[in-house]
Amino acid sequence: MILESLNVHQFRNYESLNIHFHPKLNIFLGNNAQGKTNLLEAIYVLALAKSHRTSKDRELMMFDTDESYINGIVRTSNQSFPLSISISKQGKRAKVNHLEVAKLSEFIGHLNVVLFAPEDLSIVKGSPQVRRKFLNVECGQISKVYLNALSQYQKLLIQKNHYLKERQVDPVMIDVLNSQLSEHASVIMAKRSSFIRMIETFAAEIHRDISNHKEMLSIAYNANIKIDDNEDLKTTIKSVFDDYIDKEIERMQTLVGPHRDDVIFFINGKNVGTYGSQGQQRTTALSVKLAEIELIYQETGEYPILLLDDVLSELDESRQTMLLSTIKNRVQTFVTTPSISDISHDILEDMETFTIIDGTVNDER
Ligand SMILES: Nc1ncnc2c1ncn2[C@@H]1O[C@H](COP(=O)(O)OP(=O)(O)OP(=O)(O)O)[C@@H](O)[C@H]1O
Repeated sequence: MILESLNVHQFRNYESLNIHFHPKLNIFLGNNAQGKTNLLEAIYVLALAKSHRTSKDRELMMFDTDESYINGIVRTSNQSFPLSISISKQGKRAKVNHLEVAKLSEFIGHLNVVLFAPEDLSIVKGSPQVRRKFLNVECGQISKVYLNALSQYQKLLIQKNHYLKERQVDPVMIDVLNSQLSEHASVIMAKRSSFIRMIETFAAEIHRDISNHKEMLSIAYNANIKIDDNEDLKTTIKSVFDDYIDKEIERMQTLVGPHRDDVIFFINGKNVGTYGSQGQQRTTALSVKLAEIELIYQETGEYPILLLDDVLSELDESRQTMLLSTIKNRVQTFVTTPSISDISHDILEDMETFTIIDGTVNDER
């Protein structure tokens, strides 16, 4: 799929912007703090109805304004349609093909993105939270069922944690909440498990190529509640929740569940986070990102768009070349960079450069 154009109003430091994109490569070039990442963020919000940098929507609205919107035209292999999202103090409203959606989860999935930012290089070494965010964003883009289960689970979890903090906690009430939580947890965990199996297949192949067949990458789902393929997931989860009721009442918080899941990466059987070199950790992150592109293609029949936020300079020439061979002519790509010299010359063929200065864009076509 391709994002043909973007129209932004009062978003971050953009008062107003109308821009047409190149179908292959778009470079957002500019000095620090001019608005390169803001532009990438606008595309991300149009895809996922939320920012990758903040959970506070009011930060997205231009200073001293109270409404912001982002419109875009998306072209897939068989259709072209507008997407729009507006952000105000009252919340977010989104439209697909001019029709307002009742829930934002219905909006997600019309423009698929893979974002690769410097923080992603820490997917292996960073906190489990980073990996859970990765699971949620990726599973959510390919499965509405996952998105719904996640949103219900998170709401119930807040409710349960609130309740656990009250002075008089009734275990019967906790049991009711646990039954509902286990229902959604079973969906989340089943989807995460199959997603990791699929992404592992693609990432292992990519990693093998990058490492000249020297390294075998494997990825394990380190579920907080151990699951067995032969058991009924919901029943297993519920019985683990039951086992923890007393402890949770004592500690006043939910101690088990998919909100504590993790993912572990291995190279040749050794944990990359613990034993891997920095280079191996970077290659693993790159392999996983490239695998996401292939996985979205397999699941949706369309390649996602790729957002590279200041990450090319972090990759050496051979990793940039690997990235290039995966995306070439297939994946519309948006790159932010302070300097074109950071980018391998092989990549800079068929493209358009947009120079960003203080929230304005100069198209150098
Ligand atoms: N809500 C907002 N309203 C207006 N301006 C904003 C808002 N949020 C951020 N900015 C401004 O946007 C600018 C930062 O933009 P951005 O993060 O896109 O920088 P960048 O061009 O990617 O720079 P770098 O190369 O340093 O990452 C800052 O000047 C900041 O003050």
